[in-house]
Amino acid sequence: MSGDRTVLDVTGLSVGTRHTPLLHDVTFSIERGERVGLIGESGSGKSLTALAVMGLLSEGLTATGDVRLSARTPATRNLLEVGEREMARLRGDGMSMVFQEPMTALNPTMKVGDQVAEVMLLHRTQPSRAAARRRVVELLERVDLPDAEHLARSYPHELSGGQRQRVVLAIALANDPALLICDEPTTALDVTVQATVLDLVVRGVEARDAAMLFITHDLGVVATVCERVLVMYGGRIVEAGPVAEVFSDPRHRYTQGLIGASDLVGAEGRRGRAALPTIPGSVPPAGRFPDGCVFRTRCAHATARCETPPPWFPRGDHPAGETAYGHACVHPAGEGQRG
Ligand SMILES: Nc1ncnc2c1ncn2[C@@H]1O[C@H](COP(=O)(O)OP(=O)(O)OP(=O)(O)O)[C@@H](O)[C@H]1O
Repeated sequence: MSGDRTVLDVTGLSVGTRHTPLLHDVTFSIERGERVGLIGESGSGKSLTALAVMGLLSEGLTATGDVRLSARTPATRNLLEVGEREMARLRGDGMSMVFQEPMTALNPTMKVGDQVAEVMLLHRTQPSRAAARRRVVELLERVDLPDAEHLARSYPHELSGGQRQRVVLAIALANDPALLICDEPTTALDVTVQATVLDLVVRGVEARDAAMLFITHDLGVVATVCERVLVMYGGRIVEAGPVAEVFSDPRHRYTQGLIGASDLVGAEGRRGRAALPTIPGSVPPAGRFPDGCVFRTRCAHATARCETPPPWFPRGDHPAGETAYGHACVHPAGEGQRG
């Protein structure tokens, strides 16, 4: 593994059918507590990368290379060579995944509480069925589901899309995975609940100091949620780096096009080739933020925390309307910028 804090180490991952190569020499790693975005146009290979890591590639696809997960398995083992039984143990325990469409991840004939309990009993992270049931309610409450005890006895079709995705998230986080992979987890949701679910995802991984790989088409979401971004094109990672750097100064022509075509708005209010996105409010140039600021959520939508001590951001909750992304914070009035 490349470092002590490394959770996922992918080296030279290639995937293809017998006749067609689809992923080429994909290499990246993610550390504990780190949130990495994976962006690229449709068909660029984002989902295949995630599925290869999870050992969920469909039949007919083969993977070569080296994939190591430091957590709960000897880091010396290449997951591409591990048998299905061990991969099944690792899934939901060492690593888990949240897909775009919650209904496909849930069993329609089983009460949601039983589905959350099952993943814990399967992985023996709770000693008994009664203990698992108690933990279910706690987990559902943590993803802000109202009346969790009652809701645990509901079937998936009785819940809204946003509620279902929260249940899926509760399942994904039930065994405190070291790695959470999210593949467009909010795309199928109503815009009004997207930000809330996004915030729950971030809080869930933060609370566990887990590593996260976040696949999305939405560059604004990457800027909000991730510190680092990988850009895929034609089955290759063509650019990688800190979000603020890649978005403000994209090197690869494909990244430049992607950002140019996005809704990101730069420091000077220009569309595309953004310094940093605005959601809403003005954005100071990259780098004009206090060192060590770990403000990561939009407080317009959710309670946000900035662990940077004063001078200008008070510890604790920010007033509604302030916007932040990545390591950047800005007040809508443009106040608080520090050179
Ligand atoms: N089972 C498969 N057999 C053959 N080709 C496949 C298979 N699964 C994916 N592909 C191809 O691999 C390429 C990458 O697909 P992938 O699903 O990873 O793209 P993506 O970047 O996740 O796209 P999207 O954003 O639309 O989900 C595409 O050209 C796709 O058609």
